[in-house]
Amino acid sequence: MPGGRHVEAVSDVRFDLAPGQCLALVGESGCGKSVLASALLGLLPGNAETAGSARLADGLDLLAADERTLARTVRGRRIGLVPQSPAAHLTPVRTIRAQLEETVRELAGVPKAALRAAAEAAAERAAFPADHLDHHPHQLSGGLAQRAATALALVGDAPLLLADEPTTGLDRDLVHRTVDELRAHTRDTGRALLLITHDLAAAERIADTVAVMYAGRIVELVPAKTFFGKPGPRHPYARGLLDALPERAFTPVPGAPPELGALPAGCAFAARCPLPPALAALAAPGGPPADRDCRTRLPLLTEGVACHHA
Ligand SMILES: Nc1ncnc2c1ncn2[C@@H]1O[C@H](COP(=O)(O)OP(=O)(O)OP(=O)(O)O)[C@@H](O)[C@H]1O
Ligand code: NI
Repeated sequence: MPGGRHVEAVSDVRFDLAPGQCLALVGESGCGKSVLASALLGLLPGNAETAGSARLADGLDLLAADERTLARTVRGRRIGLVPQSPAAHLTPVRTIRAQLEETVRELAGVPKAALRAAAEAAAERAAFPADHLDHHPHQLSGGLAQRAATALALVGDAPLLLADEPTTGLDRDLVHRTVDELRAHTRDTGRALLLITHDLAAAERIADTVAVMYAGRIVELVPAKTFFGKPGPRHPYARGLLDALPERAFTPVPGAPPELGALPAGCAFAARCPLPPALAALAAPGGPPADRDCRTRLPLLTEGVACHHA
């Protein structure tokens, strides 16, 4: 960062994603979801550092791969990306049809005579209306640009699809249609889907596993059935996210996440957590405060949850 400042945007993340499975990565704005996706695709800014490994099934370590490998064999081919800001990823001076035809030709090797039909089929898969194919990106609404980006991401039939907020700007029906399409694209064909989303309803619809991120760390990694059903998640932040849903308590998690450059010593969620006050009341007289660990020790993900008191 400018001024030599160093920020750990994502730390200690570890998960597996099997063929046919969907992992939903959820968490508030700024918690590191997109940075994680960018790291997997080698799309972080040049001054960013990564450590560790991220292996595809064929053994390729994405964090160790060089730019040439990533550009020629990974992006679009082994990993499809639905980017968070589709407008920024579409080429402004070319129509959606031209971009789809080019991508179909490059990634699917479709011959010239079949390009038009293949591009139209690709658009249809993402519910992109055929009568808008000859538009330029700036002529599209946010929702249509989103669908164009999704159509482009599906073309390469990559074994892993990374979808970063693929339903932003879509109305409820289209959210369902889009996530169902992404799901069908993966489950029915043995592909894997990493879905980054704020939309817990979308996650509930299609995820097998939910990873909850807070301040750059996964604080809970749990089967979706457990997360959305009984007994529900164990991390107080994960429970807070669910309670914020309109169909549940509709109570937002109070406060805001800490600055990544100024994380507290212990649990990053402690300042917003409903547990410490409750624990304080239970502390033995004269003994250490019951929330001492929360304030001094970083909770690591153990058996699916990173909380000293879950
Ligand atoms: N290029 C960058 N330089 C410095 N900091 C960055 C950069 N990109 C992201 N960050 C920081 O990394 C953190 C994580 O950002 P990220 O975009 O991954 O969040 P997110 O979870 O995807 O949020 P949203 O839901 O809003 O998309 C943020 O606090 C952001 O300030
Ligand atoms: Ni993001």
